[in-house]
Amino acid sequence: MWALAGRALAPWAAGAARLLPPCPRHAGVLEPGVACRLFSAAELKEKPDMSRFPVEDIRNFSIIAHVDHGKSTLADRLLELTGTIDKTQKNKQVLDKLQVERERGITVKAQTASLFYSFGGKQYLLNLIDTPGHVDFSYEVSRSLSACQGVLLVVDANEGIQAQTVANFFLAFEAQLSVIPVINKIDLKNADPERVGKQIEKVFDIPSEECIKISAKLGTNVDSVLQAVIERIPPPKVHRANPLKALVFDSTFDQYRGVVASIALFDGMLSKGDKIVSAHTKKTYEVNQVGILNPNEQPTHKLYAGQVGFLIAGMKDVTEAQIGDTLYLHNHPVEPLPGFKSAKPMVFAGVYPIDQSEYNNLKSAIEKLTLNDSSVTVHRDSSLALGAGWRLGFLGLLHMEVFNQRLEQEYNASVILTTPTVPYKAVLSSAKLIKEYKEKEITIINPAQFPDKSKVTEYLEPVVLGTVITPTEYTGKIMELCQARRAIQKNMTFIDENRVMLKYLFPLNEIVVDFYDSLKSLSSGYASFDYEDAGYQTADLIKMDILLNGNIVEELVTVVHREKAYTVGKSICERLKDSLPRQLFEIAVQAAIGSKVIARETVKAYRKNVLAKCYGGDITRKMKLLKRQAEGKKKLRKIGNIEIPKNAFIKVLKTQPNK
Ligand SMILES: Nc1nc2c(ncn2[C@@H]2O[C@H](COP(=O)(O)OP(=O)(O)OP(=O)(O)O)[C@@H](O)[C@H]2O)c(=O)[nH]1
Repeated sequence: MWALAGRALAPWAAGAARLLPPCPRHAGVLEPGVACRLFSAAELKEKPDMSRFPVEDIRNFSIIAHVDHGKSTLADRLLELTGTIDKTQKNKQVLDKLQVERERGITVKAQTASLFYSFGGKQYLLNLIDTPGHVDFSYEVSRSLSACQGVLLVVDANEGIQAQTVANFFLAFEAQLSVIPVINKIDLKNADPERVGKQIEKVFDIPSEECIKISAKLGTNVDSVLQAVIERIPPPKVHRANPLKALVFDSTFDQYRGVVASIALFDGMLSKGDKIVSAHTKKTYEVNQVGILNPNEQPTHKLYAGQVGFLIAGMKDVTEAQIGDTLYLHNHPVEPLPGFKSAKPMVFAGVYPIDQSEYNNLKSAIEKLTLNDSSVTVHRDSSLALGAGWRLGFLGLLHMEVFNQRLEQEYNASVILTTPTVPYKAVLSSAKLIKEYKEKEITIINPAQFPDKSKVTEYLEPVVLGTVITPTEYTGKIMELCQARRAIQKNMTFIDENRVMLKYLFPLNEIVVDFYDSLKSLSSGYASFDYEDAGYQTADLIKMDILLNGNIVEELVTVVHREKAYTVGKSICERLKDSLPRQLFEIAVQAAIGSKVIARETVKAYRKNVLAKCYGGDITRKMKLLKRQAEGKKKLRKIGNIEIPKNAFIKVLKTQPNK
């Protein structure tokens, strides 16, 4: 741009005066000190020269917060303020690109954007990563943090510190990142930024004067956030003179171009045409394209250490671009970066094609989607009733639903999901089983394979340390709820005179399905919840079957705590009764432990005549209705002679009793 304007780039590039020449595109439009788009359209077409940004002028940061505290809205304002996107009313959560994110109004994937910002006579490259807030996607947050030196910790000025604020703060704190507290939504009528500032000081030991008070919605004071990013977050510690060392921190699969990897350069530089090697597979590739995300892909000539961008290098197989892999130059091997701890699945569910002829399509869809969502674990599985399929591990139920929705929306794949189960363990006593499994302590991720008590010394169930933050008036009710979920209280602290933080040790299976919903409903939406893994404890567990007219429904086999067997069994039968369409004959819905039936419901016989309302003889309308009925049948699963709509399973699972 400066060259076009008849100015030389040299003084800036040489790091001499570092004076910022006026930007011809924005001169007179933006206020001094505020940003402008650094590169002209012509330069962007020609590919921007990223060597303009020496390491000391780069800042890599994430936005972290509790759900809905305004991360994506703040990201929109930062993109606008830096001229990365034009200012329009339509900019709503621009970085939430997935259909599932737009429909649910939540972020599920971290997204990167490179921003150019002029401040104090210098031009900076700011790499921003917007992260999800919900606990089920915290793996995205921890991965994003590995490419950053600092975070913006956004807290709602009305709601104050919530459970995920605490969890995300500690992720950043443990990664030794600079934390900039940002109190958002100060425009709200009930906003109390002073109170929230005091909470931040008390809980995180950050002086309240360090909090930046903004309204991301209205754009109030957002420029101070950018200035704080420059002043309070250090540049990355990297060495450009060393050979290339790049971390793959995310990747997606593109039908035409193969794998598109998001990379952070820790050392060296990378250009089109370079020969690179994956430390994981040792395969060599030639780089076809490198670039930055601005926020869409913007090819560049090179990327330099300290920068974050994307890479396309002819990786055609989804297994070739592992998240956490290190890339280096051919003939210049380096010590690989530590990568990421693999995600620890909290719930497992069986996933099967509705029709076995769809098996291969579903296999390819799952492979591509797990490349983009590496927190899902995949094991092949098969069942007599459902055929060949997989047992997938998820970080929670919302994660499972989102994955299922993405399979349908992005890959047009329709699946049957079985009852989610937490990973139980059993210490075996049967010599035969020990020989079969080749170990004494086994993890059971499929309830159908739950070993009988006679072959086991003890069962173990996973436990988590849960944090509940609530206004004090709901404390009593919440304690009752936690007790009913077999939880043991560990701690209780007041974060101010109106709010309390409770810590409980929960059996994971007690919270995984509906604890969050129960907590929200009894606190009128004010309490929040987060949890972290806390190992295993001994438990009295049994396997429960659900039967329809005497046939076991494999999707609904579940493992329960003995104390809860009756309540859970009864509730599943009731829910199943409500979600099964009536059929030509009566259906007995039963819950059984071994051969003992512990609960029963009956669905009365009935026939749905879709033509009932079709008086007269409009034959095309009749044909249409019959065709629709036939299509609907494809979405049914047959057990014996009983037809079950596939969404009936999810309905049953989602509405377990308030145990
Ligand atoms: N009044 C007001 N509302 C805001 C402000 N910032 C965000 N919001 C609203 O808060 C809601 C949540 O905002 P998001 O930006 O989606 O929150 P988020 O933290 O990205 O949400 P997740 O990604 O789902 O965790 C939206 O309805 C925003 O319009 C603000 O400064 N003032």
